[in-house]
Amino acid sequence: MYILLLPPSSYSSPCFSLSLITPPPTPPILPPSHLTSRRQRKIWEQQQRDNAVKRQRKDIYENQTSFRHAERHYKLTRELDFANVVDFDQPSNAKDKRIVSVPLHNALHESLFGKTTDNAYIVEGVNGLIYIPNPFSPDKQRHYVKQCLSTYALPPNKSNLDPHYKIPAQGLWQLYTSEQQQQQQEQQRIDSTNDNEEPVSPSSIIHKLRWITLGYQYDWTTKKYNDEAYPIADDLSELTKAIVAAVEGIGHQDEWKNSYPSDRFKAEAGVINYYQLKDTLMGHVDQSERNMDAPLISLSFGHACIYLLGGTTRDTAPIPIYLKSGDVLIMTGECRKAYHGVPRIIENSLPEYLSTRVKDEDWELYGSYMSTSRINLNIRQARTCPSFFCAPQNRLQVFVMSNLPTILSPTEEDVQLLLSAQCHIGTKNVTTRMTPYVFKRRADGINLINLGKTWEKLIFAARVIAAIENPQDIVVISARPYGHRAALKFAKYIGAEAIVGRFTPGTFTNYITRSFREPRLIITTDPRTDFQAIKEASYVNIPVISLADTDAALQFVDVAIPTNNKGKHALGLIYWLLARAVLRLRGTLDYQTPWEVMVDMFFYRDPEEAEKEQEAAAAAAAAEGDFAATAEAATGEWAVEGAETGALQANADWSAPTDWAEDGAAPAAAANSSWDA
Ligand SMILES: O=C(O)CCC(=O)C(=O)O
Ligand SMILES: [Fe+2]
Repeated sequence: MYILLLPPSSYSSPCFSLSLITPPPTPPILPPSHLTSRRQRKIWEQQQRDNAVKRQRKDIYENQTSFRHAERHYKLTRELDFANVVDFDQPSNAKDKRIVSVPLHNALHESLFGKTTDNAYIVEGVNGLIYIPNPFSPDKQRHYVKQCLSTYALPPNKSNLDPHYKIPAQGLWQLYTSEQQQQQQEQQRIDSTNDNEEPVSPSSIIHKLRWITLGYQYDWTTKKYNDEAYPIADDLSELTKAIVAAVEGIGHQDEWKNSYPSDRFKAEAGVINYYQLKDTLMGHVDQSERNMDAPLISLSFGHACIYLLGGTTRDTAPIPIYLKSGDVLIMTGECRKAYHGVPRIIENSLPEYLSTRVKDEDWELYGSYMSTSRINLNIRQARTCPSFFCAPQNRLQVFVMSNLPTILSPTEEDVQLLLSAQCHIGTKNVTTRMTPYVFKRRADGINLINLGKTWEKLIFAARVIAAIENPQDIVVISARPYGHRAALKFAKYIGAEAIVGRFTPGTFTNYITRSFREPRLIITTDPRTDFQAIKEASYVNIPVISLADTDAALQFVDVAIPTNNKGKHALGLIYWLLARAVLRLRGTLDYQTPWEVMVDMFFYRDPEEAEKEQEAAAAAAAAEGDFAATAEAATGEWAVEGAETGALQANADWSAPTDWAEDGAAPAAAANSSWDA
């Protein structure tokens, strides 16, 4: 049930104090200390003046995107007008946006949050965004602030300081604490990674900490997660899982629904952002997670900020949200793919309970740090989607083999191919040994195969195949007609032998038969139709790899690749993928270049149809009489496709608009270019 919060008829005064916040006048900026010569300083001052003039000239920014426009507005406007900012405590401020209160699926409880919360908010028209107003008690907020600075931030989790300083295992915060408490006689010093530079004191760099990455370490340059993951603290995993469980099923009418099952949620990666008052985070989309269906959980502590949430391109005007200490944002569905950023930290917005005035025994130093800071902690399920059909509505998900190195994981295109070839459509029966590969049973009784497992077994099989030194020792078998062409092509490309059609009994066992062979490995298309071959292989100890549908009996099969093995496309594709995987493992084909052999080559062709096609092609060629032109046209098409990819990359997020740097934004973060570059 929804409770609609309507704007109050009159503007109540308490919120008015919030709606206009004037930052104190900024002191004149002095040239940075490393500019020592008078000439350098003069040049720097001139640049500052030029930039100031540019900022005044609106026309320069006329062509900027709506997101960029809003970013600049919230970053540069001295006296912010909060009238248009969505403040969930003051729903009247949302103006044209309706804020809707929704009950949580499960309440958030004392044990983790220090108090109980049972409702959240959504904004009409902003699909996938769920906001939980600060569900933490002051005590718990202090607890998580401490964790973010001390325990969670410990090496080997990486931080922006790593390229510059050798942070010892006890972590920066511990050293900083010792330094401040002067517990140790010796001064605390942190070595620079540059041997020519002097060691520094912890206090001189503590405010330069901009981010640390948790779990799977995110590489800001490649925009990918590394394969290596560090454990995520148990309390953090538990906390985020509780939040995911709380928002299960939340949505808005028929427009959207967060249906990610919390029992599938796993905190796998995260970022802690440490903002000083002048820091900003430019608009970006978090889209490096393989699993984009799992919600992203974002917690804020300390100073409030303006959080901009836009659409899937920068052209959508973002909504500004006033995000306060303790607030929780959940980004799911469409919202997960939306641009967002933090153009402004609001000065003087630190809650009393996080200030130095709190008399907790060890809070003082934390309180002092928080007097100029905002901390954002966000957690993502970066990699795994334990089941291919995660979402109940059967929407297919990109999945990951957690135990495979990234290079061996399927690309989205591979997954698309598997789906369009219907490799996942099984039969109405399931044998006991095939049950682990079945994801679910459709209403019409058809069992759907978990394509994640298909991939895992396909790669495993490819490894076995690639391990055979002499490919001629491998025999590929298909009694099933739809598999003939696939088996023949597969054998051709990997250098094996194919036996298609009727399998002569005795081929593996009777050395008198003319067809006698002694392969080291056989690959069969269907354990049922190819059973003679499998049985013979078992007599003479030949290992068997077989494609297997949900109704397959796996007796004597050593490696089963679960897939639809009835359809011609499914069969063709699986053999094509298997051949490609073998060639890649052998090193004859690299992982970046697409295989020039088209998958269509592996598809069964009706002999009559093939003949007709050949005739038609011959006729067409004769009519046009210009083979070169066709070839050229084909190349042209590819070129266009290539260009598009290039353009996409050029537009990739995090690419800084030039004027961002001019603004002098993200000062200390410049230490790591990926923050603002
Ligand atoms: O600081 C925030 O609230 C947002 C952080 C963020 O978007 C990110 O780390 O990806
Ligand atoms: Fe983000």
